[in-house]
Amino acid sequence: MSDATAARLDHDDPLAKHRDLFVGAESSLVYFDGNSLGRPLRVTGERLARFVDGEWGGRLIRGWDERWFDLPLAVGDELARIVLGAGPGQTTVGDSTTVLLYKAMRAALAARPDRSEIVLDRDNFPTDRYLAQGVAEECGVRLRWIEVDTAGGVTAEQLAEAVGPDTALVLLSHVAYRSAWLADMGELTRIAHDAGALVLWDLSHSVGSVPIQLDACEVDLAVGCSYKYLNGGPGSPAFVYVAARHLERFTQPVQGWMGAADPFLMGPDYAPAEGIRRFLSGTPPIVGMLAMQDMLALLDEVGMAAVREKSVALTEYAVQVAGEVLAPAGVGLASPRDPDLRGGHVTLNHPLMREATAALWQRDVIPDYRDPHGLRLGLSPLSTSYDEVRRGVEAVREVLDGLPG
Ligand SMILES: Cc1ncc(COP(=O)(O)O)c(C=O)c1O
Ligand SMILES: Nc1c(O)cccc1C(=O)C[C@H](N)C(=O)O
Repeated sequence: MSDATAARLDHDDPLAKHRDLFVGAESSLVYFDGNSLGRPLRVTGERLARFVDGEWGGRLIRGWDERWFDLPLAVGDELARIVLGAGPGQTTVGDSTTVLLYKAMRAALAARPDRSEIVLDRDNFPTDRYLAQGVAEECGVRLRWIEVDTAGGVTAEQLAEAVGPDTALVLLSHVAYRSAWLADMGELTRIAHDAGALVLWDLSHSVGSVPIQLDACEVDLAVGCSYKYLNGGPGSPAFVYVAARHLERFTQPVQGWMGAADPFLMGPDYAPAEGIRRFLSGTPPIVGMLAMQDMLALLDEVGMAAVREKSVALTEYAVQVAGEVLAPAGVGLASPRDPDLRGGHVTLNHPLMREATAALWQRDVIPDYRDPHGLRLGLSPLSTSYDEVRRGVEAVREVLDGLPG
């Protein structure tokens, strides 16, 4: 595949104009890690400065009454409308993904007291698995593990076989962090529901890259991070979605004052707030919510269908160039070949990928490495170019050729 192909693809790309909106996208550095930490938008610097001078510096403590108290829910509603396919009043922002996953798992188990099992897969992200292990111990329930291929993900058949009358909760990732396997959210949710279980989806690797329909899929609970394809910055807060039909009954275990019915009453006993606010615990991280608002505005303008179209085109191109340039050097594809089964990244396997990743970082080509032998190319639909993909894949070949091996 020649440079001319990448140049033509970039030239014909209707979304190419948005690359200039991101800090550093014009540099020669090849960035394949937007699925760990997305680039900042230029306007975010201005927004942060405006916030310090105006809202924080100017309004001081009055900011809470005027805007900040409701901001987690307001940003949650924007997230819901723009990227989650969900109606208002079901999503809030705050905490880390890990903490919200914990709260959501505990909420689900408390809602199914007559059941004693959590179903999850061996290849789910570590924090999800570790939390499930801790929650299982805490609540006296069992874990039922689904074995999956590290290059694949959970299928409908596997889930149907795993769930049963004891299943309280099914915990799944929408896009697998390693393989990029894109789970069939509607089908898997239906299978869990047919067994009487609740479903909790980890959306960290899909939100902002893959269209999501939480309401239409009748999802019960979902959690995701905002620093990958939502470009919220390092440590930006996560979000949680709880379907409206559950909100009256579901409770979570971190009973802080900000999720209480009347925080400023400061009464003797905890009573949960109405609606999704009850999933808050302590003071929400207002500064951390600023950057993601810029990305949400951009995603709203572009539309998730167009974002997905570009994402598929980028991953298809990466698979194609890798097939031409890297397959002859013994590199295999460790992501689904069918783009309908693949999220926004592509994983490539070779026994020397750990060493290759270190050498690539030295050359300003930034993918990441995940065991076993996987080089992940995270392709952010609005900030990655086809030329970047081509240059990056060619650099992988040069580095592999130079390694003793
Ligand atoms: C699927 C998934 N869940 C959770 C996390 C992380 O959780 P936290 O934001 O709490 O570090 C990540 C990435 O770090 C992830 O890929
Ligand atoms: N959250 C991260 C962090 O704080 C440091 C380094 C990487 C991350 C990540 O997001 C890793 C990512 N979730 C993954 O899929 O591997």
